[in-house]
Amino acid sequence: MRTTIATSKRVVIKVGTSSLMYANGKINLRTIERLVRVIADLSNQGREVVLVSSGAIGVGIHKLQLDEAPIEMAGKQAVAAVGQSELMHIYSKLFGEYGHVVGQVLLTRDVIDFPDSRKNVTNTFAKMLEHHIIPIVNENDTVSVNEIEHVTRFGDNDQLSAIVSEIIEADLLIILSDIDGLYDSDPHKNKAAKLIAEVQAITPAIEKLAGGEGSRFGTGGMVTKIEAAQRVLHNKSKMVITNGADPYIIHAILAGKQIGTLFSLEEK
Ligand SMILES: Nc1ncnc2c1ncn2[C@@H]1O[C@H](COP(=O)(O)OP(=O)(O)O)[C@@H](O)[C@H]1O
Ligand SMILES: N[C@@H](CCC(=O)OP(=O)(O)O)C(=O)O
Repeated sequence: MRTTIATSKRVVIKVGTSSLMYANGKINLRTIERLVRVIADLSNQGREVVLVSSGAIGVGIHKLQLDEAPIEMAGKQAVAAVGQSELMHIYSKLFGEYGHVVGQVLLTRDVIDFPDSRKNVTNTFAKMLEHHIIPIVNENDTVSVNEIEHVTRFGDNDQLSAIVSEIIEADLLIILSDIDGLYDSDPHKNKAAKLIAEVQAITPAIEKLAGGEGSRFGTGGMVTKIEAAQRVLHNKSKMVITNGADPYIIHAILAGKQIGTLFSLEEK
């Protein structure tokens, strides 16, 4: 039983493209609907929830009936612009069915590099949460250009979700992936891989487990999730990586059940 997890008041939930889209490129409405229902209920319980959602490019590819993402950066950004508004339309409609209002927050790396930007973002989140508005966050793909990657780009939404957790001082970050958690090797390459229940420090050995990139739609694999965990642990907060196939798993996690991989400085 993970008792401290159950008391988490402020929770960031990150959902990856692989959870939002089927492998055939179509939108996974079943997962999105269940995710929205869970978050609406957590909010009704009195928790403060921020959703970091990828999927702009995936949904944009679907909307524009493309076979895959364009290779050139501007093409990707145009697809993301189409997909982002479509994604927000879906979220707004579904959250609206449960009487919840959402707001779109698109961020660039400025939020951590420039104190004024950080202050503005902090204030915006605070006000939204105060008014029970559910912030839905993604990277601002229009502004975050590849050529100046090192200046503006987060690189991935795993890292972005850890930064959002830092900014709002979240008690818990839940990363929903296409896999049950961190394994001792990539389960797609090694059938005997074993799930690691708890990690208390990001050692070189843990970094080594993460392997290369992930699924067709995902971008960072476990590497970016481990980087996110590093930031979360540095901030003395907690993070769980779990499978997003059925978002109802979030209720079980917040009930303190031992699910996925927990990153926490505390022993048990
Ligand atoms: N040690 C590991 N444990 C678990 N998954 C791993 C590991 N190493 C590599 N991976 C890969 O990372 C993938 C998850 O990352 P990714 O595809 O980017 O998903 P998401 O869209 O959720 O961000 C898994 O499907 C798996 O193939
Ligand atoms: N801003 C991009 C996010 C890309 C990204 O990090 O994707 P993922 O690895 O699925 O979380 C999009 O919305 O498509």
